[in-house]
Amino acid sequence: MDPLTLIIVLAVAIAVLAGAGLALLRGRGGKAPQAPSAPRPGTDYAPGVGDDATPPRDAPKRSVQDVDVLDREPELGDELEALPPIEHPDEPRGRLHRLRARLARSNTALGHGLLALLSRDTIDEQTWDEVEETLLAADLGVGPTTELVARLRTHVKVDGVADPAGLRAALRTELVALVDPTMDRELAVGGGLGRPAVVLVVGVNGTGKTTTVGKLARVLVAQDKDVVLGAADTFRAAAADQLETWGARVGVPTIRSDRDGADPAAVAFDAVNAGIEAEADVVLIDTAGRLQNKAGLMDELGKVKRVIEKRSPVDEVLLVLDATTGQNGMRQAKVFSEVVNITGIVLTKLDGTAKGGIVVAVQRELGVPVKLVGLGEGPDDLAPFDAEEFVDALLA
Ligand SMILES: Nc1nc2c(ncn2[C@@H]2O[C@H](COP(=O)(O)OP(=O)(O)OP(=O)(O)O)[C@@H](O)[C@H]2O)c(=O)[nH]1
Repeated sequence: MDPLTLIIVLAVAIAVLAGAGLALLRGRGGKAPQAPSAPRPGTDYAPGVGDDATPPRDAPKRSVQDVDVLDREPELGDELEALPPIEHPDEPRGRLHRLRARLARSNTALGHGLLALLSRDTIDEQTWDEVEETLLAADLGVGPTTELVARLRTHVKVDGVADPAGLRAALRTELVALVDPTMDRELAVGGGLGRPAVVLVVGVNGTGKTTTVGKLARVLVAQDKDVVLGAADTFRAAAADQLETWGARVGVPTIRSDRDGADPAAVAFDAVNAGIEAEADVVLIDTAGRLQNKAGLMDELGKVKRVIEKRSPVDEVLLVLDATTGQNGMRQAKVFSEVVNITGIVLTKLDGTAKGGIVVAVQRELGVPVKLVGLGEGPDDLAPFDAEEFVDALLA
């Protein structure tokens, strides 16, 4: 074989072998090496809140993955069939009445204590001092305590009320007046806005914020409202999972980020967008609100609110306060109220404290009504607040 023929034969053999090798590699599922390219949102993965971190943040956008849940009916054979059945919570009206035993139990010192003192044969200075101590111990606050004692003294001394039934009635009247039945405690989630109502839930971690958002979603579902949840507490990784679980139980979608530490404002913005597109009634947004310092809090919450407001006004800002934290809770409340315009208070864990007087103290301090109270860890242990029901429970 001459050298030229040899070269041609070798070249053909190498080409045949290379082709066979490539075919074998493909046949095993292997891939020919390719130049790496960045995954494309919307093509390689569903666009999520993380994609929103770059401007323009106010461009209309929708988180396909989440909104889809609202738009389509599950089809036959769909995996959704495997999910547990959706719960239908009870109408929240009258819940405070149902839960009054818990309130009464934890506040025996306040209700029964006061009634016992006022039922003494003679009500002397020593007794009034004890009345005052009981009220202060229940976190009523100095101002309201002084007012209440003065009014009760008037009932006894000036009006001559002396019998237990009369004193009980006087105490009830004065306590109701302090709690203030004239305050508007309606949540701003009514219809007729032509867009979803937006509710921002703020408060220090551990106060029961995420739980409250979950429970509130149930309250709204029980009132036949379509709800979207926004998991803008991106600080604690498990908070979004926790919220999603609450939502799933009542068939409510949760907009969240798949990235820990994502921009909470972006998540809140996506949630509001999703609510608008789905024509939902209410968007409930859980926030982290870490209280490291006031400037940091202002930055975080201020930004969340500003970004939401590019799409929709914020109708309600609910501050969640843990009733067991007493004066510390009051200080937190003050800082939050300086940072955002609080429109309502949710007092949680009232079932576990003898400090029911905090209702009056916090309303006075912030000039904002208590709209909801948490009275247990159960899913339906969040009750719309009512001044008379509350006082009746304390005196039960
Ligand atoms: N007894 C009682 N426990 C409550 C109530 N509300 C919330 N809790 C409990 O308080 C704990 C904290 O609740 P979370 O909702 O996780 O608190 P959070 O403020 O969201 O905390 P982060 O997610 O860390 O921001 C949980 O164990 C709740 O079950 C209530 O009204 N009564």
